[in-house]
Amino acid sequence: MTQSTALSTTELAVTYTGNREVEALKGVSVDFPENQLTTIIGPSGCGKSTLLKSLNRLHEIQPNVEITGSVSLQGESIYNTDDPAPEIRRRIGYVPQTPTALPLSIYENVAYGVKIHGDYDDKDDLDDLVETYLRKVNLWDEVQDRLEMPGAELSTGQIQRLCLARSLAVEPEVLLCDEVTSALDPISAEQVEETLEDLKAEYTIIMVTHSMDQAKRLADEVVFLYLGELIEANDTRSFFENPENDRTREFVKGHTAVEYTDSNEGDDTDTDSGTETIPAE
Ligand SMILES: Nc1ncnc2c1ncn2[C@@H]1O[C@H](COP(=O)(O)OP(=O)(O)OP(=O)(O)O)[C@@H](O)[C@H]1O
Repeated sequence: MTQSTALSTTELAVTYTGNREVEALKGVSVDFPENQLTTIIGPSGCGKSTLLKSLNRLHEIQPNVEITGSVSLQGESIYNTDDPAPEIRRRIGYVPQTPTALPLSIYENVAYGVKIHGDYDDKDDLDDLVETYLRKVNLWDEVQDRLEMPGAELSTGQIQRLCLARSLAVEPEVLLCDEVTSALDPISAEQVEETLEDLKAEYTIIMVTHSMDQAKRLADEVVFLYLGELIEANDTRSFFENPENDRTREFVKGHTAVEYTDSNEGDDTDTDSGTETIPAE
């Protein structure tokens, strides 16, 4: 069966043009399959975050960045379009590394983007949406009796799940996650991983991680970057068990702590997880 593509890049190149010019991405062409979880991995500084931010035009909020090539969502360019950037970012949500609650109640944190976009009928409808998305991220049982409490008073792991709920509530087609477990304690990281595991059948998720073990546990597909270039993109089993590229083989060999398993049962969750969140627009 051919897997359909949700998001793709063609010859995507990103250069930072500040004091020191850095070619962070050099002509990356890659397809991200629909309703799969793809991890982007590679050594520090190889361009993982740059690639992720290019996928929903986040670079536009910072100066001195040049982008060439294209990024397409469902076959249509997200750069060469009349759609405003906030609408693109609604369709392609972004969950950053450090979990940050908005200075609002738990309820309002989830309702925030929905209210801005006006995608609800009345208060009952909004209540239902808030419950639906808190349930989706496995947080409802923990917060249902204190929805008016400030979101910032939750634990870091709960805030990360709250951030996921806020991103999902505006019904994105793709969710970009930048090391969303790296700032969390092991138990919270495991809970967020479980949530991502539940979500990945329903959403296209693209996740940067530093953890090979997390990639093995969670990913359907792996994209490996090295010095701004795409070295290999493959399904997770092939990537770890039968890499096509020598550089991938070397990289994987350096991270062989956990064998890849189909079920991924019984693996310990990494402690190298962390995270932040940008308000839905
Ligand atoms: N705003 C910026 N201005 C100048 N150079 C930048 C900027 N952001 C990133 N870079 C450079 O671009 C390259 C890629 O950075 P990027 O953050 O995308 O890598 P990464 O793989 O995500 O790194 P890490 O794993 O350490 O988070 C690095 O050389 C980095 O120093």
